[in-house]
Amino acid sequence: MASIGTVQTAVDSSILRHGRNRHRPIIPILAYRPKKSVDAWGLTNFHTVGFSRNLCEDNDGRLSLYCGSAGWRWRIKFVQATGKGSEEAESGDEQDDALHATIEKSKKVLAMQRDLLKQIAERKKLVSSIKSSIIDPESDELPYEESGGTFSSNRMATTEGDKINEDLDHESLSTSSVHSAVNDVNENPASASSEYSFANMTEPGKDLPHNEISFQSKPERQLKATTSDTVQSQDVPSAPLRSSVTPSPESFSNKNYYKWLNNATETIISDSETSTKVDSDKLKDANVGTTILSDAPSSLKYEKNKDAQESSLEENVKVQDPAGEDVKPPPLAGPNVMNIILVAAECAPWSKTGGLGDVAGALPKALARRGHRVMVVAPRYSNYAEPQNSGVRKIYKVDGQDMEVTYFQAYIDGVDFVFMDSPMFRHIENNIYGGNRVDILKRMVLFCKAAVEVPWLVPCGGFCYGDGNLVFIANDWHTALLPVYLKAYYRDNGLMKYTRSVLVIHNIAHQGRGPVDDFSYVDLPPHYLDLFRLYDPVGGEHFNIFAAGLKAADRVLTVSHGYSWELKTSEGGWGLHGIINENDWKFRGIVNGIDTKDWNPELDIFLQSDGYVNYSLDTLQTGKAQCKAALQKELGLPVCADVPLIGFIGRLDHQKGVDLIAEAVPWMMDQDVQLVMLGTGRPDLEQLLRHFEGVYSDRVRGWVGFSVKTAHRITAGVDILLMPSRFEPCGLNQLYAMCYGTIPVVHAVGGLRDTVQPFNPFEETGLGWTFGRAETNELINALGNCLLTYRQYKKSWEGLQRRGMTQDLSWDNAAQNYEEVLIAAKYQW
Ligand SMILES: Nc1ncnc2c1ncn2[C@@H]1O[C@H](COP(=O)(O)OP(=O)(O)O[C@H]2O[C@H](CO)[C@@H](O)[C@H](O)[C@H]2O)[C@@H](O)[C@H]1O
Repeated sequence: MASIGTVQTAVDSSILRHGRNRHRPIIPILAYRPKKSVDAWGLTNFHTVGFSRNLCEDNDGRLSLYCGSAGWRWRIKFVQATGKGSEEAESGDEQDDALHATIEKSKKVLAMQRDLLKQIAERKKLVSSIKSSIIDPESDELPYEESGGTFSSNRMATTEGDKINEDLDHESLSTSSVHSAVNDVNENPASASSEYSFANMTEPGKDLPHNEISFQSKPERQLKATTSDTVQSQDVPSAPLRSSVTPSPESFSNKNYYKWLNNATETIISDSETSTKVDSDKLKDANVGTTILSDAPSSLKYEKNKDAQESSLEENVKVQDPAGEDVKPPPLAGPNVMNIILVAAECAPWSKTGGLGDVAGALPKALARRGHRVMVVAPRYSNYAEPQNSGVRKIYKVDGQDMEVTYFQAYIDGVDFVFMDSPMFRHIENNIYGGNRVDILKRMVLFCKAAVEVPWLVPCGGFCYGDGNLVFIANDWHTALLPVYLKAYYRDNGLMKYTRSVLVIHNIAHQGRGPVDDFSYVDLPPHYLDLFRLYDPVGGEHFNIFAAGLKAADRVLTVSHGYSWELKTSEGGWGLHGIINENDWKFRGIVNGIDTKDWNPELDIFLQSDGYVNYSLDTLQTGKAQCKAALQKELGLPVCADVPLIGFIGRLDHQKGVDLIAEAVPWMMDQDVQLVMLGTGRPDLEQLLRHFEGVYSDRVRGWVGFSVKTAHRITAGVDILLMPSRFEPCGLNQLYAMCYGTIPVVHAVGGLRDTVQPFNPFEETGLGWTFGRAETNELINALGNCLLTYRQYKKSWEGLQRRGMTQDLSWDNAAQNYEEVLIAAKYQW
């Protein structure tokens, strides 16, 4: 006879195997389980459906438990077993008195629930009929509270001090969905009371619990010999981390690109077709159960979680969500549900210097919405409000020194955010890529070494991810060591055999270059040197982290189709085009999406004060005009509705083509326009911004600094956004602009070419203006046409705005494409 424990284990491991462990519907099942003949019931079916938590009898008379919460839906179905074992059980004396009693009881409960469901259905009908007769556009609740942040003066500050990412202080984060169950134990009082404030910096060691617990996970114990080799530090000559090869993307001709695009589309389609052909043996193998760490603290957490979740489950059984039936089931189920860990050096809103932070903050949520179990791992540069100390600590060797890592975590919008705390990451929140080459390299070594072990060490929702169906998504050179460590430390040793890694190229210009001697810092077996060693005519023979990551990763992605094409050219590959071409079979471009909650004129929290207003397609004309006036006022510019207001937001460097705008400024000033530029970066370009503001004080504003709030307000308030980037892997600002009815004028390169279809005045199609070469006269020409349309063809202008605003630019499309790649990687041997 099976024991209660056996049944629990069966249920639990099924849940775990699919990576869904947050809701363990164990107690309610047992409540309906017959006391005596447990064998008469067997778990035969287990898959996701779109229902709320509920226990009921199916049409076929079988007993099912429906359970779940936002994004996670389960049905656990019990049928009477018909096998040999059950026959034996049925023939015994104890045969089923209790079983019948239980079934009777269950039937009564089910009948009650059926009644309840009927009532709910009727009420729903009533509600929807009322709704259809009364449409109140203002009734939508906003998910955020007003930030309350305001500028201290009408003029924009331009001092160095503005470089502090001050707006993050004001950002109100959605904390309602933060799950705190895992923090019941080992919680650090210091971190629990921490504010989301840079003033409240943690001193080294302050967050560490007094009782040192150092977990030794299974793989770690087995690998000790591999990973603990001490490497001597060596003096190395300094070399630039960036390649100095400058591409001339003018040669990325549209004709060649579109020809390539046609072929590539065909390849992608056939690729995804083959990836869905699943070898069932491999599938079985890959589905090995997720390992649960049995270390005391994790199990303790599990017990506590279990209680919490069981009681909430009971509550939920009592209070059914009538809307539950309408919730779409997650599109995936079974073997294709992945455990996904995205690893990035920055993650918005906690840390952000550019687009990578935006992607790391938003893509995981979209993947989670598709039904995957998703984690983000990022460094903890400062005291963040939501993530709490998990109590898990571990020491890693970096350049022969012991470096301790502590993990903080939060569960937000369906994603486990895990932040790695270490003295190496502290006090650099305003300059996260700062320090000399070796400092940065050592930080990334620690980050990647530790990140590979997170699935074994950090229990999220009570359980570690383990390595079943696991795929890492590494981003840019900072985390390109991760695929290499996964291979060298684990897969070469027969461990984490089914774990895959995908490396995403957001910007090939930064590669983690150095002298070949840098190899000593990465702590790898000598034969791995070849992965890193690269020769190019500019840098000569050197050590290149991106090169090694590209070779070691199971799949390589980049952030647009256009950029994926450019990366294969000698102009666009920045010395890595050879490797990318050799690995073309595993390489693909997927255009970024945007976070449609954060970047949405209807919901934008930065448009709720200081004269700004939220607006939609319906209120575009009035709402956007109001935002423009508020921006002009805030900047101290004349408030004129008819004067075109032009904007630029971005890093001030060669890539973004700020110098082209600078060259065009005298021409612009003759056109009766206003210009606002927000950016930080190269000191000479920062100085240029200040200079223009000084010279054209009634028409130009140059904000030197990083301000998320100002970026949102500029996006809403300006009429035109300039992006004359020399190269642009994807570009997010033009996407944000289009959502806000702001018209982009862009150099047709990389992702800009993919996302901004040029305006065609004859057919009234297109989304903005593009120009073919990164040259000032081309920019002027495109901007001239744009201004003409703004002034003389109001209808066409409105058409452009409307087309931009009605696009689906959400991450959901991109997430689906990522999923294809992750699944293809999973079945790749
Ligand atoms: N001074 C400032 N103050 C406030 N916010 C500022 C700011 N400067 C920039 N930002 C914000 O940073 C982000 C920049 O996004 P981009 O896509 O242009 O970035 P970036 O070149 O960093 O990223 C790289 O990665 C991304 C993501 O894949 C690619 O889209 C891109 O082409 C590639 O170069 C935007 O959200 C923008 O608003």
